[in-house]
Amino acid sequence: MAMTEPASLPPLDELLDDAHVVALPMRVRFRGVEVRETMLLRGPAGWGEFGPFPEYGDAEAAAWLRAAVDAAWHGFPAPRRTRIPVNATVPAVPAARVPEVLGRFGTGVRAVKVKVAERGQDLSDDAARVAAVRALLPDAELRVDANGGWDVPTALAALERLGEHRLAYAEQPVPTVAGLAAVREGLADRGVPVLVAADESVRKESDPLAVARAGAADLLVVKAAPLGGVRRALDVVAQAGLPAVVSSALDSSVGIRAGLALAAALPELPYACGLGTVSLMREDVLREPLRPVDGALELREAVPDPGLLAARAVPADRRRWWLERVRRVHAGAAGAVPA
Ligand SMILES: O=C(O)CCC(=O)C1=CC=C[C@@H](O)[C@@H]1C(=O)O
Ligand SMILES: [Mg+2]
Repeated sequence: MAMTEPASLPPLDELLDDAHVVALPMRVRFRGVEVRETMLLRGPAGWGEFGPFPEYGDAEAAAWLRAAVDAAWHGFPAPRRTRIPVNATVPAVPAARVPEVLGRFGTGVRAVKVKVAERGQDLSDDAARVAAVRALLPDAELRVDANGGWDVPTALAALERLGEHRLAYAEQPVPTVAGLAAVREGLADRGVPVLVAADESVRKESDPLAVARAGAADLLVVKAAPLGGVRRALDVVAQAGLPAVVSSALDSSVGIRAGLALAAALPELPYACGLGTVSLMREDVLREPLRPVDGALELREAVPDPGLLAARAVPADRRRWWLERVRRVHAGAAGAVPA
C-alpha cells in the first residue's frame, strides 16, 4: 500500500489571507514552554494550525504546514465516533504539585501520562511523581513518557522501579528504534509487564513505519501535525498495523480539533488520547476551549473567536518571524514530496 501523496499547497498569498499568530501562556510549564506561540490559518474548509516549535528546522516544519493546509483546505475524514477518551498529562513537576496539575483536568480522569527522565532530575523525582499520581488515582491507567531521555540499561532499571505503580506503557523510553527493540526485549526478559510505545521514532524519523517494521514497539503515538495531517497519520497507523494513541503537539483548540478528527476516524481506539493539553494552558482561541470533561472530549467544531485572536496576537516582530518562517517552509515544500 502506498502512502497518501501530500496535497499540493495553495499559493502563499492565499495561505496567508486569514492568518493569525497568537501567544498562549501556559498554566504549567511543559517541555520548557511557558508561552505557546502558534499560527492559525483559515481556508475554505475551516481552520488549521501551524505551530512547529521554534527550534524546529524548516524541513521538519513542512509536515506541520501540510497538516494545517489539509485541515483548512480539505477538512477531515468521516468520524466513526464522537466521544474521545483523553488522558491527563502531568509535566515533570515536583510530586507536591501533582494534585494541582491533575485538578486542571477535572473529575473523571481515567488515564494519566506522566513525564519522566527530565534533564536535571533523577529517578527518585520520577518515582515520587508517579507515586503521587497513583496515590490520587488508584484505578487509573498510567503511562510514562521519557522523550528518549534514557539509555537502554537506565530505561530497564527505571521501568522496573516505576512499573511497581502499574504502568500500561512507556512512551519513547530511549531515542532510537534499535534501542526501543532492546528495551522491549529486556522488559519481557525481566518479566516487567510494561509495553513500549514509539513517539519521536514515528514523528521525527524520515520513515515513520521503520519502528513497526522492526517490531520495536507495541504501540504508536501519532500526532496529526508532525505526520503531515489527519489522512497521512491514518495511513501510517493502517500500514504499521499497531494500536495507536493520538496525542497533541501542545496545540491550541484548533490543532486539538485535528487530533480529535484523527482519533475519531481510526478504526480502533484502544487507549485514551493525549489530547487534553489545553487544560495546561491559561489561554486559548475558543470561547469554549476543547478541554476534557469527565475524561473525554466531544467532537465539535473549533472556530476561533475574533476577539480572542486579537487579544492574543503576538507583537509585530514575532508575527514577522512566523510569516518569514511560513514563506521559507512554503518555498521549500512546494513540489517537494516528503519521504
Ligand atoms: O500525550 C500527551 O498526554 C500530551 C502531549 C505531549 O505529551 C506532547 C506534546 C507536545 C510535544 C511533545 O514533547 C509531547 C510528547 O512527547 O508526547
Ligand atoms: Mg511523547
